[in-house]
Amino acid sequence: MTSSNTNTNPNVPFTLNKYHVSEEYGFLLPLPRTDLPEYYQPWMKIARNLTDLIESHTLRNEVNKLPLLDTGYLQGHRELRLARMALSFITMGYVWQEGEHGIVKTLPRNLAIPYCALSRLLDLPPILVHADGALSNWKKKNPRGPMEIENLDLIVCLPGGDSFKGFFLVTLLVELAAVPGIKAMAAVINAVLEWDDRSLKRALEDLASSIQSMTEALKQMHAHVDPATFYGMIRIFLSGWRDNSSMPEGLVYEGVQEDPWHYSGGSAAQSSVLHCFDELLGVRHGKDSAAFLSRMRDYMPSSHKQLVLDISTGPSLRHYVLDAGKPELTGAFNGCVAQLVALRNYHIVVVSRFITVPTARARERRSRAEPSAEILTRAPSSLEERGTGGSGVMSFLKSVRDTTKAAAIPWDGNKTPTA
Ligand code: HEM
Repeated sequence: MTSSNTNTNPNVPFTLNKYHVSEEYGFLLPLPRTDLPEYYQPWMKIARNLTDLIESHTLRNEVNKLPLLDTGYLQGHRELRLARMALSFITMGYVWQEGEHGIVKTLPRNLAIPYCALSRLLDLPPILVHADGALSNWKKKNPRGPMEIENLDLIVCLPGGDSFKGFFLVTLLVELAAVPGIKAMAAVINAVLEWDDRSLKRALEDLASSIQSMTEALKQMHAHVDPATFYGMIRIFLSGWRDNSSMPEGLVYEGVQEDPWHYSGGSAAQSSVLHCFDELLGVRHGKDSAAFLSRMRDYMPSSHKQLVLDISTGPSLRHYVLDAGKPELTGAFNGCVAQLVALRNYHIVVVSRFITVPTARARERRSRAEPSAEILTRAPSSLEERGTGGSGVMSFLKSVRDTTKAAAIPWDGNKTPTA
């Protein structure tokens, strides 16, 4: 393929703007609002005090006393996102206030009605999603300071103290590390559309380097999150009412619908980043994993989900690289695949430390019937084998890692690569 200077393709340039993806913040909501107008203070007052209200077992009482507020006075996307995020967090606290044995079956109308109205407006399901907890729940301590963990804070928290903050802020840093990769992805698509091999190689190298930075950012989880606190305290508040044996009947949203609804809990599997990179590189996951990941797309903001879909139906990078038969393009393509495998391998290490090892410890303690107040044994047993998104954890993650490996283009160094 040769470089073309005259662009006659109507799809060029491919841009991220129409998908509400920012050049600076990627999928993060840029500079989220941190407060709502006076009328909505009853929501914000509860949202700001969730940890105390849950620990004193008074959150449900406070929510039951809430006035039924009209969502019609909220203005603009950022205000809607903050209002929805506050109600998402309040909902998780309300459902899980008493742990897995004291759950409620109904979300009261004064919470359920505005929450479902906002969720419909934003085209998101009425449960806490990655786009609430990680993408729109952040502020800078010093507005002129850097996007570094020391200068970042959450707007709304649940129990778990510094570990809760650490969990969402490190997740945010992983999203931020993906920003150059998201831009490189657009450059890759444009280079393929324009048959510009030199730009394509450079963009693929940028993408690989961004995925590597995501792995580096993920490593910070160990410094900022305590595994026992994550396992025994935080995880339950992120879990949902689908594929969860603690809530087999789902949740009734009073005043919205009489039958219960079933929704998966919050998970970074709902982040659009790896969905985009997988589609770009032509990673094809096995049937069950693909079905789970495809369901997770319904928990993304609709414009981000649209981006994933448009990449999946766009020109095939993989075929382009195969047809070109150039070692430098195949090498750059395989470099991206290798970094994606490394990221998924490291994620498995993290999951092992934060879920598998604490699960084994908690089981051991329970089997010895130790009268221990240790945080681990407070963990919900229904989540032992499952992620908060509801997946069977390790087999899923390993299958996804292995199908990523299989996306590399075989290359013996002499002849044309084989499909
Ligand atoms: C303590 C930290 C973490 C734990 C314990 C954890 C756990 C899990 C679990 C259990 C799953 C399976 C899906 C589910 O049921 O939820 C999952 C999937 C996933 N997680 Fe994490 N996760 C952590 C941090 C992160 C971070 C920071 C990211 C990146 C933003 C991330 C990205 C993903 C992705 C993309 C998937 C879908 C599988 C894949 O595409 O490889 N995770 N995670």
